[in-house]
Amino acid sequence: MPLVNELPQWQALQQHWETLRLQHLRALFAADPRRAERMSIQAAGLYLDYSKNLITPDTLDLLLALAEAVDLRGWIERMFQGEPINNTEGRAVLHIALRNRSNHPILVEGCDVMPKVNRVLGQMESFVNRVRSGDWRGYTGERITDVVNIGIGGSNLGPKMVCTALTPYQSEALRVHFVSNIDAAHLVETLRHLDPARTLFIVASKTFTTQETLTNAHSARDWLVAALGDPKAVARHFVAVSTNAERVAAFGIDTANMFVFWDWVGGRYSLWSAIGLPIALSVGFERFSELLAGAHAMDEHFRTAPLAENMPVLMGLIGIWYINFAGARTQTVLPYDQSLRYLPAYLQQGDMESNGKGVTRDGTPVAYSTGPVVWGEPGTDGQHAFYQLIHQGTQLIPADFIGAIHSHYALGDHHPKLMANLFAQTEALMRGRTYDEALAELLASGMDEAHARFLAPHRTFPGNRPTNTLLMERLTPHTLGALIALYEHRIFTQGVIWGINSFDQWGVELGKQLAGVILDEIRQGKTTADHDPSTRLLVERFIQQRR
Ligand SMILES: O=P(O)(O)OC[C@H]1O[C@](O)(CO)[C@@H](O)[C@@H]1O
Repeated sequence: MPLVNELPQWQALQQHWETLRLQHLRALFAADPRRAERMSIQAAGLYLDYSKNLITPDTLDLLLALAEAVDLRGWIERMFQGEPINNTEGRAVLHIALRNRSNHPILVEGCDVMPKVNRVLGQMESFVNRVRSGDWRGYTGERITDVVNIGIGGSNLGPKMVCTALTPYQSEALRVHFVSNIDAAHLVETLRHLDPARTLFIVASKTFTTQETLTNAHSARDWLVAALGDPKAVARHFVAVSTNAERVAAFGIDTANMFVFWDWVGGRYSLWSAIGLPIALSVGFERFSELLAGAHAMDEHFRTAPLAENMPVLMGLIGIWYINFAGARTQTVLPYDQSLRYLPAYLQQGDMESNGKGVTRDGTPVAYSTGPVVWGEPGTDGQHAFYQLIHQGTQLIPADFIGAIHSHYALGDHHPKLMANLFAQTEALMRGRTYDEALAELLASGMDEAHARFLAPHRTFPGNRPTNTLLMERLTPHTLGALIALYEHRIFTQGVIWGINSFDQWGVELGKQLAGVILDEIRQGKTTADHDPSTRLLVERFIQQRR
């Protein structure tokens, strides 16, 4: 297989950039008064305006030709058909099956996965109803009031992000907490305010081997048993979510209290599985089903819409344009919604663990950039922190702005002000302000000419800074599901273009292995392994200073 940058479609895009880089978005808008209408699309309750991107219809044609050349359509089909497209682990990639609300059969090695998906959903529903109704009680007969999810990476970020995003739908009678970091501070600070008799722990780990999660789970169990005075209490206060029944049993959790998922669900794509249990506990199973339905609607759009009218495909290709042709190194995500404050962190894992790869599916080193650094903060906080660099800095930073027409919080005119800021930022980033405009403004304010000429360059904005704007009617479980699925499929689209496997994560292994070696050394009180001098000195310093 040739590398994608050897294809003529890639080279055509390189040439196209050489002409487009000289254009300004102001001119593109002036040349086509209908540009905003033409370059916007609706799907699954989301509206995307992608007209403020440094693209023309020719750019899109060339990007779509590249997508055809790498058989994007075929790869989408292979994913939906349950083929083992995670080729380094020999696994299908079927988070789409977890939210397949139309319930059509999806086969993995000839076997329909839908019956087992539905069985676990049924198990989740009845457990959720029991806990929320007070039928499931703690060991001493108390009602459960607090749920602590112990998990990390995909077993934390997705449920935490969604629970926070759906705060307006949360039950007040059941608070959900998340503990991920192995730093004792995380667990201790969380448990400090909780009553063991009323606390339910969910130990969430796909592999059930993750050091952080198991360490936190053991400490949580000790806390519970010490408080309630009987190891039998564990059965009423601990449930597990995992693919690994043996290890769950070895930990001491009755497998009757276990919710399974499968190796064809990637950790960072798992919030739709039983990993979503804290979500369902927090907002109820019906709302959790609406989240799945929203994602399913986006899946159907992704699978069936022509590439040129396909929201995840367009967002993915426009991202490729910036990363591979315009030299962008990062992608920022800016939700104008406080409840979406964990979305950037969630997408960091989603995107960077998926597409932070340096070799193609067959192991050939790539000769082009792959996944960008993903980052962001909710608006308007970000405006008062890092937007300066986006507006006037020397880097090209494509930005996604996300907002809702209606807020859940009808407080004065907060929401119109919030959204006015969103729209204004995208306008400012696109238009900028020329030197002449800056100068004229300063002179009009009465400033003397010398000072105005001194200040004008500082008050000039180059503009031409690209943005997507994503709007939804309201942030509901349905629109949130669609939004997350949109980003999942955008990541997949980009991975296909780069020819990489977006569904493994070997890059996290080496550090884990070395940590195991160093932990043994710390326990023994001396270094024995063949470390580099810096690491050896650091570890020895740590050992000595703790004596
Ligand atoms: O759910 P697990 O198996 O505990 O893994 C947690 C996380 O660790 C990783 O493997 C990375 O270290 C992620 O891919 C995963 O989401």
